Amino acid sequence: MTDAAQAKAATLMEALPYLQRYAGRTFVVKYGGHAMGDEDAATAFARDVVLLKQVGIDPVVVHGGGPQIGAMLERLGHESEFIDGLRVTDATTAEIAEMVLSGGINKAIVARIQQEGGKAVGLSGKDGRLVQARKLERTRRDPDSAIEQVIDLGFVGEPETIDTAIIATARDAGMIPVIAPVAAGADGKTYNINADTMAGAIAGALGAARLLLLTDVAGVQDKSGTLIPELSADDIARLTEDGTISGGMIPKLETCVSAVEAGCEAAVVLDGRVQHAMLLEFFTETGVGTLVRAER
Ligand SMILES: Nc1ncnc2c1ncn2[C@@H]1O[C@H](COP(=O)(O)OP(=O)(O)O)[C@@H](O)[C@H]1O
Ligand SMILES: CC(=O)N[C@@H](CCC(=O)OP(=O)(O)O)C(=O)O
Repeated sequence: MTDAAQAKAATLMEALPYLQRYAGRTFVVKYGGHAMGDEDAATAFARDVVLLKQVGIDPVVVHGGGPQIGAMLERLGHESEFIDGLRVTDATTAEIAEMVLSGGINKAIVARIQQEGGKAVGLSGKDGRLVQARKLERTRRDPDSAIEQVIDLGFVGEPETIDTAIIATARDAGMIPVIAPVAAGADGKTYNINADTMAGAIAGALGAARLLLLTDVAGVQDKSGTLIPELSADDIARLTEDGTISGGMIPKLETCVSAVEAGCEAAVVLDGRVQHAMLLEFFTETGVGTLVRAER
């Protein structure tokens, strides 16, 4: 046997304990707009997801598409603004976000997974009442007066109730659910939900083994740019307060904390631009990225 063949066999054997540990468990993977990158990266992502399903793990994909929504808004001449990593969403923006997320990106991911040999089903929070949204109430402390101010983000929602029955149905039919972060409220209106928030809520409700947040950085970095391998909820609060964690990383880490509090075993922020980052996370002892675990 050649050395290359031996190395392949050794790699497969190394994966065995992890395959045994995770068989039948659910992994929620948040695939961010920035992580979608180029064709090769998107194909590698789809292949990883198909491989996980093939070896008996249940991947659930929740995708974003912030940059793509931004590009469409710009083409249509509709301005948008972010506050603490969340897009202020008027009725027109909500309509465009749904079009881009549910109509465009969702179907592209489903198609790619199927091209790589998997079976996928595209959903949003609206399908099978997977998620019912409520308007997100956000406050911010005024640095001068220290008074909490209410910020109106318009049709930005957060999951209020989650019914995972449709995910179980898809799983039992051998399908990989691909979920867009859009949901209806009790008022029947469409709400735009940050994709990290959506993924975290679903991971918590499913009691997932892992929530993986794929993004465009290696993980959470300290002020000198060094990767932080593990963070507690207290660390996250402190680093947000001192500005180390900012922008889109704020909802990402809030999500990690709420997911593990709700029953997900651990959440990881990792670099989706690195090919097969997901497999490296699952099938190696140390993993990659920044881990947030439930407090013991
Ligand atoms: N401490 C930090 N470590 C790493 N990235 C950070 C940090 N604070 C803020 N960020 C920013 O958060 C971004 C990831 O969030 P976001 O752009 O919303 O990604 P995505 O579109 O993948 O959800 C990074 O590209 C980086 O600019
Ligand atoms: C409320 C809010 O901010 N919604 C996001 C939804 C998409 C998203 O979260 O995409 P990424 O994961 O690629 O950033 C938005 O409108 O951009």
